[in-house]
Amino acid sequence: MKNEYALQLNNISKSYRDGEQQNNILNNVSLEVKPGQFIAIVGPSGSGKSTFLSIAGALLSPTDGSVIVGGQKLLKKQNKKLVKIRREKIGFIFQNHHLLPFLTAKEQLTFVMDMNKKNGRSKMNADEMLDDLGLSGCANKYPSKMSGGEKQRVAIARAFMNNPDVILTDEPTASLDGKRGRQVVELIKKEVKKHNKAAIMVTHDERVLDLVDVVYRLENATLKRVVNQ
Ligand SMILES: Nc1ncnc2c1ncn2[C@@H]1O[C@H](COP(=O)(O)OP(=O)(O)OP(=O)(O)O)[C@@H](O)[C@H]1O
Repeated sequence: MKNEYALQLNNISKSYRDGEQQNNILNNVSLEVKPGQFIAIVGPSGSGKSTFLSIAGALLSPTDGSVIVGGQKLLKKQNKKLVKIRREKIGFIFQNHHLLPFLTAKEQLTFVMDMNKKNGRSKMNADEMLDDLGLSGCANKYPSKMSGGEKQRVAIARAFMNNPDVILTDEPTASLDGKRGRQVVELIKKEVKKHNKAAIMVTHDERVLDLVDVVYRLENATLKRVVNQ
């Protein structure tokens, strides 16, 4: 039977050692995200949101628990495999766009595709992606000539280029004003729905929570669904 979830985090615990002390940042946290579902995680500073997202994105291993991305279980200490899964199955959108300064908007997208050329997965079309995000006029521009909102939109396009199973985004609105921040989340939502991707957004920005399907709050090392957002 095909897995109905694009992303499953099962009973995840994470602790960091601080001298003699063991700090439990996540305690038995589980989350399942279906294709086309857009989820937000909120919570106080230092509650473990970025840690949780890093575990979901195969950037960090949990102390306990399992992660399944696009039907594939992430196994500890298989670094090469984790890099491959990260590249093929996960699209990241960071707080600061992380664009390469010496590539144009279009090249940022085709570069990602070229790196993954041989993996046999279908790819998005760079021109269509730029058009969809209102960036046709930026195709040949370098990041230094783009506005903050435009750069963030290129970062969104780039995250979808490889046709990943999961989109992960950490504070995508942090460097933008309210209006541009909202536009960016609206665009993430539009692409998530159009391409049927599972997406998790970590945010402090309460003003964009009406755009997601479900809001979770991470506090005291546990994750709880927020009702009546
Ligand atoms: N590599 C590490 N070693 C030790 N402690 C760490 C490490 N990374 C994070 N922490 C601690 O884990 C806790 C959770 O950090 P995390 O960055 O996940 O929180 P957050 O909810 O994303 O915070 P913020 O909203 O401020 O970005 C913090 O107390 C942090 O100091």
